[in-house]
Amino acid sequence: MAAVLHADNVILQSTLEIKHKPHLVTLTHSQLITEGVSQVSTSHGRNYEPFIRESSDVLDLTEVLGVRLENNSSCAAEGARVNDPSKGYMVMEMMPLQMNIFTIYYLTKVNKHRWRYKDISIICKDQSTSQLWVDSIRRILANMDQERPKRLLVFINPIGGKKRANKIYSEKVAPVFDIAGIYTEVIVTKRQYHARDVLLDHDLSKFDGVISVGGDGTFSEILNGLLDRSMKDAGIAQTPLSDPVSPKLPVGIIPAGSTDSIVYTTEGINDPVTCAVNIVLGNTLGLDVSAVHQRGEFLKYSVSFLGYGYYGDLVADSERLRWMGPKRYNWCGFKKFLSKNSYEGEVTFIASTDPSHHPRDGVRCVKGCQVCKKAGESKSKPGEKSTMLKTKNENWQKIRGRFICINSHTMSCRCALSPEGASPSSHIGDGCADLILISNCSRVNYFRHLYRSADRTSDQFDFNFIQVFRVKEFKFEPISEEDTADDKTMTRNKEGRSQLRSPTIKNSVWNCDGEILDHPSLHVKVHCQLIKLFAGGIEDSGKEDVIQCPPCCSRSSR
Ligand SMILES: Nc1ncnc2c1ncn2[C@@H]1O[C@H](COP(=O)(O)OP(=O)(O)OP(=O)(O)O)[C@@H](O)[C@H]1O
Repeated sequence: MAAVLHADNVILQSTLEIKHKPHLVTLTHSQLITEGVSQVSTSHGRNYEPFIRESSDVLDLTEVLGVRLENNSSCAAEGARVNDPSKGYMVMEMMPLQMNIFTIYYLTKVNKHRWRYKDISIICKDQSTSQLWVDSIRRILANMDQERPKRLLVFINPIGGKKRANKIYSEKVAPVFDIAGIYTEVIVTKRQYHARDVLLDHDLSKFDGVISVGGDGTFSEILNGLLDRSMKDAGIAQTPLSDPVSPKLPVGIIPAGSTDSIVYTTEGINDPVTCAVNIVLGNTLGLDVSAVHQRGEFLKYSVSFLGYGYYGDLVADSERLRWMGPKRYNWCGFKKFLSKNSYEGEVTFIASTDPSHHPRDGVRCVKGCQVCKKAGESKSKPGEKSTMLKTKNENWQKIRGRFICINSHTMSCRCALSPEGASPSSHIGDGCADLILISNCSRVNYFRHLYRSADRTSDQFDFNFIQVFRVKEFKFEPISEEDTADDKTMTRNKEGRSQLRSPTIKNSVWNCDGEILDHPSLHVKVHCQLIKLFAGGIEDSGKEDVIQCPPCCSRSSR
């Protein structure tokens, strides 16, 4: 092994074999450099000195997933097969293994959003050399600026989406965690709220993150469990006046659901390997969370979407057709489009304090988003005055009407059917939600709006029956007394959560991240970057056209 004395940052340098050729391999704190060298015959026999350097490759260690010392048994066959030309036939003979191999797994991007990994095997002259290389690389990976998780608690929902979560985890994700040397405790859920119940009492101190293998509903359950746990640990009751406590552990998602909207929105693709890679690298994003209350009582946290009217009716209908799999959403969406119900109500809200951004400004939330960065920096620190005190003096705006739907997007909610998202300019960490009010209109007009949601180039909100607002907090009250008076009929299931309930002619239900909330009155408050999500963010898709904001938007006049 040759020690290089001239370069201070060189940790290790050896002449090793890669693809049957000698290479000078150098390890620094940030890179692995391999240079092809030629063998030279000297008076002392064959030697690698002086080097005649050939091509060189540089591997950034931030792109290394892991390194593994290969099992000696995998080399045994090569070590035992000896070709003896003098005998004219092959002799098999047990030889002491001279070679030792270690493999480096590194990342490669196959397209804009999708990560894959490749490997390179390196042969050392003895075991102690290969062990030294593996230990040195592992030590650097463990001390990277961006901390990588070492122990993960994994929940698998076996019934979500196409019921392939177990297979997806074992075939695509577990090998990635294995390469990275991550310890995992895997729990396959047996029922709804199983994951939440585990999170409320489990010893979480030994983990660096919690992973959800399932769809948006499973993630939402885990998120609620973690937030309930952090409130419990802090001894704080969940009321509209209390600020939730951020969980210590980041959460990751491996997509195995029907919609996988949160993954599409934070990764740009619903690819399990890409998600696993971002978990291993410890890439995180701050995610806004909406706290949902009904009449002063805390209900749950929402991270992506709340919808009343069309989307409430749709999810209520689709729950009964779960056997259809993901197709149930298309079928129920079509049915609800034909029935085109509309509901009367009053929406009050506090608009965002940042006048430079609004739901139709065309600014997309991509990797390194400046809007989210600014919001994260100005987020109130623990111990500062509750933001609720501030909002008391803030301006509540009111809109009454008959609506086909009222949607609140804490993130853009991308999915396969809507590649730019249901609210394309919504941000994942700006402390606001985009409130979309769609007034009663003709079926043709509503179809035009829905059709544009699937089109990347057009503005789905550019209609005179749609109003959009960026809000920090909002409330909804139905005008009909039909549901508001019947508090006694408001049932809870045995887990203390809302019970499935159908929409009525006068009032709809809320769709909260794909689950039904049973009462139309609602109070929603957005909490800026309350949780950390393992995700890489969406690569910038280039310059987007800025769409002019119409007069309906509160931000337009500023
Ligand atoms: N073992 C289980 N049996 C029944 N329900 C479960 C089980 N494990 C989790 N759940 C619940 O199943 C619900 C749906 O799961 P999930 O969201 O993963 O799938 P999906 O609805 O098909 O996908 P998406 O939400 O992306 O559309 C969640 O609310 C979750 O709490």
